[in-house]
Amino acid sequence: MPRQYLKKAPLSAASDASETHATVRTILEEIEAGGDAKALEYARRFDRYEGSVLMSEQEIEAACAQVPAKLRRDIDLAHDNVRRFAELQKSTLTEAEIELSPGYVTGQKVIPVATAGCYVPGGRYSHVASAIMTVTTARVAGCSHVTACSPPRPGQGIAPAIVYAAQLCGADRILAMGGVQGVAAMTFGLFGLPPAHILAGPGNQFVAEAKRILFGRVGIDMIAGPTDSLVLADTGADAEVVATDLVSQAEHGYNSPVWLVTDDRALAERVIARVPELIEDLPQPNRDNAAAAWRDYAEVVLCDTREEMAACSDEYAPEHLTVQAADPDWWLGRLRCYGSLFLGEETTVTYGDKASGPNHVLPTSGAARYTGGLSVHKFMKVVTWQRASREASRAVAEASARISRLEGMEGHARAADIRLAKYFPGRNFDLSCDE
Ligand SMILES: NC(=O)C1=CN([C@@H]2O[C@H](COP(=O)(O)OP(=O)(O)OC[C@H]3O[C@@H](n4cnc5c(N)ncnc54)[C@H](O)[C@@H]3O)[C@@H](O)[C@H]2O)C=CC1
Ligand SMILES: O=C(O)[C@@H](O)CS(=O)(=O)O
Ligand SMILES: [Zn+2]
Repeated sequence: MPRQYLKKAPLSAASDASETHATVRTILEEIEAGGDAKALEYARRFDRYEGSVLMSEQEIEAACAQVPAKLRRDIDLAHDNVRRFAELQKSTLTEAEIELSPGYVTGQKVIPVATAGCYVPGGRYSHVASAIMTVTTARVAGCSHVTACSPPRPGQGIAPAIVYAAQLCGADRILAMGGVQGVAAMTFGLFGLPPAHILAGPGNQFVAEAKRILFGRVGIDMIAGPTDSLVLADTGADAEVVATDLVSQAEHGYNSPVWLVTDDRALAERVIARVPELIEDLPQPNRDNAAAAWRDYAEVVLCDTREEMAACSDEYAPEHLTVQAADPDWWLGRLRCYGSLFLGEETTVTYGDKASGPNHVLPTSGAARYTGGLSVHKFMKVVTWQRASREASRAVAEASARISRLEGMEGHARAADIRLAKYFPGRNFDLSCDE
């Protein structure tokens, strides 16, 4: 039986891409030309915010004081888990050297990116966990300056819990500015900030597009736009848990796809019936977000075998991938494209999103085909070096001179020739590329 769509989505991540691109490009160009004043104008227009943008120490302290002690403890726990996971990842990236031939030594060195700009989304929800994920990771990597930037609420500024998380995790500066103007401020070094050498963090389609356009003049972690999630479920899965998990991620926004891939028609039908009821039970604006996401972006696919389910999942290349099926080790070995994998009913995307440790800033819209999520490695440059004795350089010089001539690059060849002549006076070398 071929793959069957029990629910097919009318829209996909690409649906409004060209309109978003044009809007974002114009805003970036205007802010680059107009500087701080233009960025402030956009903050007024999009976020109806007139307050100060670069938070002072007193403003940060006052915001932190508003965060209840219980919530601080939860943020502390999440920070501790994310930090320790980031430290583990850092330990896997080591400096190394190898003597490729006697006297010719080559190596790799790891250097943190100097300045990081961390975007913390805050339009619809207060993404406290995103502040933890980005700022902590940049700090563990060893960046020397970290800016956290997040949208202010009219008349209030950044949500206090985001400010608490950003300062706990080690942000040097906190900028109350959202969307494209926030990304532009960190990249162009507005408001006295050092220009970011890398931008990290998730955001809506405007934020993701700004990072994509700016990539090149500044590094980016990845395209981490509207959240998407896929659940792989077999006959043994609990339909109520599957439906709840799908709704949990559809609430992100009207354009957050959720997908179910299963080999059990009855399970799929129970989930399709239950999801709208669970959505109806959500508070606003979550209900409208999830209802639109389910209507326009969600898909339910029926497959014959678990191999076909895995192949289907790899084609979606979801940001979050949950397996509620027998034999988790088989899935761990087989699956190839995902941002983060949640094996078994006992874990769930919510844990990874908020507190369990592995980073929640993850590739969306199929980017998991070519990259994983945010890690210390995104904030670190793996650079190489080499050093040689005169004797050791001889074989490489001869080969390089001949390869250069073969390529027609006489200038390159002569940089090798001059060394051979200097280090081995009176010796003859055949440095032509002819037979
Ligand atoms: N991929 C990942 O790892 C994660 C992704 N997310 C995603 O982050 C996003 C958060 O989105 P939001 O709540 O909107 O917060 P946001 O902070 O990303 O965006 C809010 C900003 O969007 C700008 N904006 C709004 N309407 C605009 C318009 N018409 N033109 C230009 N700019 C406009 C405003 O300046 C505002 O400050 C969601 O899509 C969510 O799924 C959240 C967490 C993790
Ligand atoms: O896309 C994501 O990673 C989000 O789901 C994370 S959070 O729910 O916004 O914390
Ligand atoms: Zn989430």
